[in-house]
Amino acid sequence: MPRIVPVLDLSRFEQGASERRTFLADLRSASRDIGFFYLAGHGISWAEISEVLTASRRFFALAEANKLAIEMVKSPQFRGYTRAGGELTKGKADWREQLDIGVERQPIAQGPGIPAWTRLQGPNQWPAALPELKPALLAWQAKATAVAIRLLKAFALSLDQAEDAFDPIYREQPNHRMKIVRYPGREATGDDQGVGAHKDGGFLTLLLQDDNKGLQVDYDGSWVDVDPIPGTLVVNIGELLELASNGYLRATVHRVVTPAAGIERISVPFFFSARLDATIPLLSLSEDLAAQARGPASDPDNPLFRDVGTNVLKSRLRSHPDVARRHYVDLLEPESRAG
Ligand SMILES: O=C(O)CCC(=O)C(=O)O
Ligand SMILES: [Fe+2]
Repeated sequence: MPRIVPVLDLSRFEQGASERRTFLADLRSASRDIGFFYLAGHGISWAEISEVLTASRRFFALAEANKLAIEMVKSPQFRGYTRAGGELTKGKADWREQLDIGVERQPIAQGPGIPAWTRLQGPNQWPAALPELKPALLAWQAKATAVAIRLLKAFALSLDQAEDAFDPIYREQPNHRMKIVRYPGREATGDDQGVGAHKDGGFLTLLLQDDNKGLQVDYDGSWVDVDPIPGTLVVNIGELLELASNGYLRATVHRVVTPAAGIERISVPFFFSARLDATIPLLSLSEDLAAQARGPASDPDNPLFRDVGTNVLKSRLRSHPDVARRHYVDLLEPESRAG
């Protein structure tokens, strides 16, 4: 049986006109069909991949007190450590522990008339007990950013847009976010939800997984395994790119199933997003492409705003109610304030 989630080789994008043309056609059909693919030829070495996985494993092996010292609830920017069961997807606990890292910037001074999403900008929390984690993750951020920008150029071309069509929404101040994640084995968890079914909110997600399976993508109503292929990254489309392409490109629903007893799975998702002050443009597609665009999927429970900052803040408040109650009580409906 053919593999449903295809492997694309990014180096073909830089290998002359005819390779580039076929690469772009493959990219367009993969992203439109299933919205997920494996990326090879990205230029990130084995050594760089194993450095970030090793640093992540060391972090999770720290004593609990060292991890709780940088718990996310201490950060108005939603940065830091979340223990297993502490994050919600559609109101239900995810069985994974994780460290969230964003772009390192100064907080924005607050005052009347300043939009609430400006509170998302600020520093990360790093573990004092593992000083090598910060350089390893910041190096990964830089590499993943470069790959994401190459890919976004390819996406723009594949939609018959100028190569730099997406530049204005990330230039100088891209707002990516990343996590290191550990999914404990079945014996240690409440149930099978490693992370519940969801779409990613940004433009593109570049996911590094270790060699343990668990990731699945929804394809026409059935779950398809996205088992690890060593050396590749898994790429999926986020809601902002779906929105910009008026639904031509597809942000696919995916989830992670808890590993079997005795197995722990490590993953490193990198969410390439837009500047928080950006408004998502609606690309003007050729007549051909426009005729095939479905319009962005709209979920009445989860309306999407073209305003990036508003979108990001909305999704962070939902996923981390403890942070919301500690730092954003002024924005919450009265019934969500207690608890
Ligand atoms: O850990 C994974 O494989 C996927 C994680 C994921 O989908 C997410 O964090 O958005
Ligand atoms: Fe995801």
